[in-house]
Order: sequence, then C-alpha cells, then structure tokens
Amino acid sequence: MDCVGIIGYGHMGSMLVNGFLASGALRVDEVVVASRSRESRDACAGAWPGIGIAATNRELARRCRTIILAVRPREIRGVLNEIVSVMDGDEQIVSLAAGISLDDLEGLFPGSVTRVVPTVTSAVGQGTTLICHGRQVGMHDTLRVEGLFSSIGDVVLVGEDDLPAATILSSCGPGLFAAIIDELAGATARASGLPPDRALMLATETVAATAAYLRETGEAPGDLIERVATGGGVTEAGVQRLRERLPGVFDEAVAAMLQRYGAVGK
Ligand SMILES: NC(=O)C1=CN([C@@H]2O[C@H](COP(=O)(O)OP(=O)(O)OC[C@H]3O[C@@H](n4cnc5c(N)ncnc54)[C@H](OP(=O)(O)O)[C@@H]3O)[C@@H](O)[C@H]2O)C=CC1
Ligand SMILES: O=C(O)[C@@H]1CCC=N1
Repeated sequence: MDCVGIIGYGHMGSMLVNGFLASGALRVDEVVVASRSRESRDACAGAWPGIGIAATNRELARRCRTIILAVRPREIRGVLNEIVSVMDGDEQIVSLAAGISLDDLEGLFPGSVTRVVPTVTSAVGQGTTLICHGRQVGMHDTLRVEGLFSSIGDVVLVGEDDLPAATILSSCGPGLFAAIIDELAGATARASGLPPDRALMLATETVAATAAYLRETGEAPGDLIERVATGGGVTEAGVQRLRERLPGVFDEAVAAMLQRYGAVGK
C-alpha cells in the first residue's frame, strides 16, 4: 500500500496527521508515524486509534513510499542517513526543514525530493503551504504531494530562491503577527483600565477583520489607513509613531530571520 509516513510527531508532524486525517485526505490505515520518544508515539496512537506507529525510522521507511521529514533541520541529515539504506530509491522524500536545500537533500537521497513549508494556521484551515519540487520529482509524486497538502489549506509553488522570503511571510508570519497582537493589546491594557484578556480579544478580532477587509476589497494598506485615520484624529497619531519606528524594526527582524535561515541546519 502507498502509505504516507511522518517522521517526527512534534508541532508540525502532529498538525499534519490531524489535518490529513480530519480532512479525509488519508485514512488511519494509510498513515505511519515514527518519533524519537515513546511519549510522542503513544500520544499519536492515543489520538488516532488504528494509525500505524513505527518503532524506528527504518521500520517506517520500509513501510512507506511517501516519507515526510518533520524533524528539526539539524536532525535531517541523521534521519536521512539512517533510513536511506532500507529504501528502494523510488520513494518520495518530503522535507519540511527550513534552510536545508534540495541539493543537500538530493546529496543524501538521490531521488524524488520535495521541500514543503507548512504553516501552523493550517490547524484551522487557514494559510498557505509552500511547495518546491526537486528535479527528480515525477508527475505522480507532484500531484500526490500537492493534493495531500491542499487538504489542509492553500498551496503555492515557489522557486527555491524565493523560499526564504516566502517562508518568513507565510510560515514565520503567524509568530510575527502574534507578537504584534500581544504588544498592541499589552500596551493598550497598560495605558488604560481595560483588562488584558479583553484587550487581547479585541486586538485579535481586529487583526482578523483587517486581514479579511484587505483580502476581500483588494484595497492597498495605505488606502485603508487613510480611510481609518480621520485628518487630525486619533489613528493618525498612532500611525505616525509606527511609521517612524517600524521600518527599522522590521528591517532588523527580517535580516535576523534570513541570517538564521542560512544557519539553522548547520
Ligand atoms: N513549527 C512551524 O511552524 C514550522 C516548522 N517547519 C519545519 O518543520 C520541522 C519540524 O518543526 P517543529 O514541528 O516545529 O519541531 P518540533 O521540535 O516540535 O518537532 C520535532 C519532532 O521531531 C522528533 N525527532 C527529533 N529527532 C528525531 C529522530 N532522530 N527521529 C525521529 N523523530 C525525531 C521529535 O520527537 P519527540 O517528540 O518524539 O522527541 C519531535 O517530535 C522543522 O524542520 C521546521 O523547520 C516548517 C514550517 C513551519
Ligand atoms: O521558526 C522556524 O524555524 C520554523 C520554520 C518556519 C516556521 N517555523
């Protein structure tokens, strides 16, 4: 059977298992999971009775044709070296690891290799998964992996050169926006009598509504600001402060992320 194997049942591995199974893209008897700790394997077996659990990564590699590597970048080489000797060579490797290139992956497994960058927001059916296929990926594997990840959200094909920047936006983005929501809510609560949980609820709703507005209207952010910020009014005072400071802050944050991206798998 053409089982899908997932190595690493952490944040991404568990989200993918939940997403593929809850969406009906896969049945429990089509999924095999391996993870380093007994605790993670037991958690998976408890959450999804009937799912395949492999005691070792090599056992998973013997049972599956599509193998998703959901371990941290620095673990990728060790895991691939471990499983490659039991593989036939016609499997498809799907790596989620930020910063590990197709060349690196194909150097370890000279076959069908795809890089996929999921996003945590797929847990609620929102957000974009980035996909970048290697040179050896045939039509069957292309359709298989794109179909699978379409079951948990939008899929966008990206050239490898654009992957770091696209990853910052679509995959690191939820973390960045969560930090912004937290800071805005915190500052408002500190400066007023508004309870922090109410401030957080209002800030979260407003960010969701603003994103929906921009997406549905296609309006440019600058035009929306002009619509909100009545001349001489309240918003204008806040936007002015942000416009002075934020470009520098965001330039620094993006530079730090790009630097880390290049170093994360080493
Ligand atoms: N978090 C995110 O939003 C995103 C992450 N990614 C990428 O996804 C990958 C996973 O990230 P994330 O889920 O956050 O990381 P986590 O640390 O949450 O999960 C990693 C998992 O890998 C398991 N693991 C570690 N070593 C091995 C091994 N040798 N064999 C089998 N399993 C092992 C761990 O097992 P155990 O629990 O059993 O100890 C753990 O469950 C990374 O490469 C990251 O770059 C990509 C896009 C988004
Ligand atoms: O922060 C990280 O390294 C991972 C990759 C993209 C999102 N999370």
